[in-house]
Amino acid sequence: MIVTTEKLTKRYGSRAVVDAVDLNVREGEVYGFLGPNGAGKTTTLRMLLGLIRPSGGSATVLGHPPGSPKGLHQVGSLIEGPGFYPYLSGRDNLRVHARRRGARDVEVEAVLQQVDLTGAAAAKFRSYSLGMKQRLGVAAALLGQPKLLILDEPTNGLDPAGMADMRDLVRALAEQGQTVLLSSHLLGEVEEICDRVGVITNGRLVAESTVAELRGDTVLLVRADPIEKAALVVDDSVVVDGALHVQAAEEYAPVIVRKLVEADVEVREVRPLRRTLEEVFFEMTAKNDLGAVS
Ligand SMILES: Nc1ncnc2c1ncn2[C@@H]1O[C@H](COP(=O)(O)OP(=O)(O)OP(=O)(O)O)[C@@H](O)[C@H]1O
Repeated sequence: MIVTTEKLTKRYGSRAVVDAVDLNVREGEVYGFLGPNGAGKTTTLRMLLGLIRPSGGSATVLGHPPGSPKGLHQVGSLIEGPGFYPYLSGRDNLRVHARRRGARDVEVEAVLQQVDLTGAAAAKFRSYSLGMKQRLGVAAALLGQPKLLILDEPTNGLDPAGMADMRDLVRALAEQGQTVLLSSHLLGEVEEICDRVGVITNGRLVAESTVAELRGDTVLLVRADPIEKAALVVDDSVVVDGALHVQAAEEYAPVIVRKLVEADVEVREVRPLRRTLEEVFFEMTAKNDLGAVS
């Protein structure tokens, strides 16, 4: 595990803005930390970086407590503005960061290439588009070859083209074996690039799983007659709203259909119970809000 937290909590006054969060980021994955604005994402990431102190619980980052020098130099982060000089070029800004991190100038050229800014490296930072500024921020985070990249809302405020560039960049980094923990409130934006996601709402982690699991790709919906008999014939199934929900991946659909037909059950429909992440997220957020009211 690259990051683990156990009951990680941050209270401001009597309010827990991060409430007993257990999350796990595995080596080499892109982990999407998802939740609406104000859910507690930034606060959690700041705790992982040692920028603020937890009120309770614990965390380890690369096997070390957050903020310990041993762990910190293996972590690159983009969280709130990275602090670039407007009148320096992208390249010179990175050189300033490289000196601070003890990285060499050749590395500056390497990270510029990684984020596809070599062509614009000589231009002043203030002339960059927001997308380019964000990518320069990622480049700065990549200096020193960190094992873990923590990116807080890297697509925030970007236009569709900028978002697509950022997605491509994260995907490319992942292909090179980089572990990435990124936060977002735009689920549709990150579902394609994340291996696993953690969903936080009102400070609580309400789910942690693969995107496929969260969407229900591993559940088949079967409409059949008589449904009670179908439920007896098919293992790992429950009847929900007059249809059968079966814990099985799409590949098992033919097997299930054969079983049902052999048992004289009429099959009307078999399909994966796939929901968009937006739907899943909406349900979870609604449930959590109800929980908070009662
Ligand atoms: N220093 C602070 N004092 C009091 N409350 C705070 C402080 N910092 C954050 N909060 C509150 O904690 C909650 C969670 O904030 P946080 O920034 O972690 O959310 P977030 O999920 O990152 O959302 P966003 O995307 O809007 O930044 C918010 O309601 C915020 O107002």
